[in-house]
Amino acid sequence: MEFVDLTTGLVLVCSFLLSLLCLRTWTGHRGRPVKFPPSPPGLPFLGNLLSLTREPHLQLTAWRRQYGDVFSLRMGPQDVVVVNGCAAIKEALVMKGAHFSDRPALFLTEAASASKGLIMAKYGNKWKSFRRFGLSALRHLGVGKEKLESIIRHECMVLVKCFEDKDGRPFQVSRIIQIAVCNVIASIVLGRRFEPDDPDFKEEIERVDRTFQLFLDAQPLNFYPALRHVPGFRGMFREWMKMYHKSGQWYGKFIEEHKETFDPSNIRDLIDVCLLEIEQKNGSETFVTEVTIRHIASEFFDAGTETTATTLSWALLYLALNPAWQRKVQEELDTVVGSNEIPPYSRREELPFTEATILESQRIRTTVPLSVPHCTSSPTSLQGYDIPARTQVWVNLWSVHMDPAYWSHPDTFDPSRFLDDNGRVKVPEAFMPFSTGRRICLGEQLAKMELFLFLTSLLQQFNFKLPEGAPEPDLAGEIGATLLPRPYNIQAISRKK
Ligand code: HEM
Repeated sequence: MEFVDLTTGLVLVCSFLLSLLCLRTWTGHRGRPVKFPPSPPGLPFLGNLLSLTREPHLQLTAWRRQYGDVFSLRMGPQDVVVVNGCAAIKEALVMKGAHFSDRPALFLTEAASASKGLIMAKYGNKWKSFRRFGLSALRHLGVGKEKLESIIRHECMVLVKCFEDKDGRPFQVSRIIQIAVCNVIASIVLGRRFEPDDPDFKEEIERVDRTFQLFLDAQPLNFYPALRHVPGFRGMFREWMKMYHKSGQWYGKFIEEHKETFDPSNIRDLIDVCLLEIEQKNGSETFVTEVTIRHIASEFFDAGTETTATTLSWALLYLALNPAWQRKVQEELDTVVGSNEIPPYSRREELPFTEATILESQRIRTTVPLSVPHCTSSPTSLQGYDIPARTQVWVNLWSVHMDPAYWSHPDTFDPSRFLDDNGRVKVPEAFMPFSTGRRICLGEQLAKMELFLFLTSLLQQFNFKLPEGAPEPDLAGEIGATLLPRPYNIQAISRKK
């Protein structure tokens, strides 16, 4: 009798929960306009949530072939609209930028107060001022000028020395490059650089790595926050929050040090630019507070290191796999600038093979394949479909760079596709590694400068090759918020010997 009661009880509880979920899903669907983008079939309650765990950029691009440039997904209780291909992305982010430039309030980023920063800021006046401030701070600190170039050059020389020390032996490049790129950002943000074995610096680099990985792995929490109580997700959520607090402490320490030595007539770095803003505005009419400084500082580290370092790691891998093209770039460098000094960024137009190599590396392995999530700020339409306000929107940049309508044999590494008949660099409209529209990457200029200087300095000094008998490297990569190459070994053989 007791057993029957228990079973009945369980059935009743399950039926109740099921009805609740059905009701929730049904009310979710009910809010959709009639002309809502089509969606692939999904599981009851979960929708398409489980279909996107491993290689979301490939799955979404495959669905594009089936459902068209604009389709939707049911992610548990929420709809997400996915925008693919050059035309639809331009329509959304450029032509209808006023409707598609907001950010969704994701559970994970909200928990880490990320909407107080710039990347996840709601689209509106505060974001506009924030962005203007970020751009002017970067200009002030020398982006596009000799001042910053000399900081990057210094890191290039340290990196070259690091590669020299390997003496032609195979080694993994990713972490070494990451340290160099991270030190550029450290100079900009904190006014100092770090030795690679500094334990706090190592911890910060690891935090950036994990943040990018967790952003994808813990994504179901954004749709079902209650999962944070379920083993597995609970660990991820705790780790996410722990990292957030740790990075707050790390930047907090630097802000305190800066306050003690602050001199408005000698602005050393981004933290000083922020302190100056607070002092000049005397607390009124500015959104910059000590809390925002922490967010800006950590966002520059997050957005500015993994992305640039990843692009460089892919570039070296593809060059090692394409020795004939590598030689071409080196001959160009030898002829135009020689090997004694790193070419100034202002001479990049004289180096079309080098430029084309950077562009092709950014195309063939899009660093941020699904960009940063957007969201509609008002009811709108796209490619004939109606989309309600506050719908999360994913921008599939991978689908643009792998689109055979724009790129012949998109899987082939061929930098010459970026050269016109006169050998000059041409950039087709379907090239958008930094996204496009109002939320286009704030660090684009800085990243371009770094990519150029790091790559030229390395190719001037070394021939890159994969070790004899090494297994074919995996070119699929590993996806988090960025698409990383899986760890690979490379040999940097000095060209001077
Ligand atoms: C190769 C290197 C880089 C790539 C591929 C890249 C790519 C991107 C992409 C795809 C976005 C999202 C744009 C959108 O939402 O539509 C973005 C946003 C952003 N990036 Fe980058 N990025 C790079 C380097 C940097 C650097 C060096 C910095 C700063 C120091 C930076 C700072 C930012 C910021 C602050 C945003 C948010 C802009 C906003 O929401 O208004 N990025 N980036």
